[in-house]
Amino acid sequence: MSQLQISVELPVLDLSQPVHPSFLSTLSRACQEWGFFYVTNHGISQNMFDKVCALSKHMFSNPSDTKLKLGPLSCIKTYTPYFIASPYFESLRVSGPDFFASAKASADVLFAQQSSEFSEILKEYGIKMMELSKTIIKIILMSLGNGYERKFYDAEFINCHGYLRLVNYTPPEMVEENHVEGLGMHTDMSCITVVYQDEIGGLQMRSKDGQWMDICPCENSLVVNIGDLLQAWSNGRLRSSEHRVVLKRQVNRLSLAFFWCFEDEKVILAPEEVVGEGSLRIYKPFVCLDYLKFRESNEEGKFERIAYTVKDFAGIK
Ligand SMILES: O=C(O)CCC(=O)C(=O)O
Ligand SMILES: [Fe+2]
Repeated sequence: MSQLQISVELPVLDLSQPVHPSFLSTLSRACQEWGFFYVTNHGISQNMFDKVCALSKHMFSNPSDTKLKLGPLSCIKTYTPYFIASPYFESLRVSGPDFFASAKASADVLFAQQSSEFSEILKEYGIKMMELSKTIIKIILMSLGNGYERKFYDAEFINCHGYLRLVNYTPPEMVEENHVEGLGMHTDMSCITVVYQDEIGGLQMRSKDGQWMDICPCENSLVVNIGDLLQAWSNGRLRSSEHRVVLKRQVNRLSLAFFWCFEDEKVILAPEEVVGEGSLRIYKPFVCLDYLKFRESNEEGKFERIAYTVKDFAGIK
């Protein structure tokens, strides 16, 4: 991992302010160049993040054999154990729209003592993230064209759904030269992903020419990144961010990644106006679920390798 580190200032979308046209052009440039930006004054309190993190820590502290009851070989399949995405990564998925039911299905298996706190808090967090994702996508649409949020939100994004991944990274005993990949370079299979990372940091994004940049945990701000589905829907005007997580110190790291996605059966095809007159279409239309299956059928494509993306699946050569 010897790539040069560079530093770039990402825009901060402040939801307490009206969106200014000059901000929209900054946002659109960042989404095209990096596929990343921050959002602040998003209405979710630090207390809420602290609660979700404390519950996550407690949940991950269960013994492996208990967690594996939710693993890939179980019928629930909400838990991804170590050595699937990476030797240092484990995660639990909580799916909408009924975040309570999804969290409870996992909690019932994990916790001997029944308490609804885990499921209640994750439900509250999931609902807030759904609302926030809708607000963000409307602003991204505004950045693509005047009035596009009115023109396209209801027509294209109304059936989007979300799921949350609670992620725990446990670094190896020795962290040499402060660089161990906790999660290899990948793009997300979402429209957008809204990420809370704890104070440890370690999220990095890759520039178009292959340089890595730290996405620092920024107080009161969440990280938003563009996923493959929005890259295809926008005919490449929004870039699906290439990112990874590096573990720099010998401390556990927690993150909460919320994936907001098109419904499985949606046919993804960039509208004519979004493609723009005189521009060529660069993706064939495809069914969302077919792409997810394509990524999942390539074991390595799931998390690790940039080799399998929406370009490989639907790109017009
Ligand atoms: O842990 C993080 O900060 C990001 C996780 C991530 O990129 C993912 O789960 O897709
Ligand atoms: Fe990701």
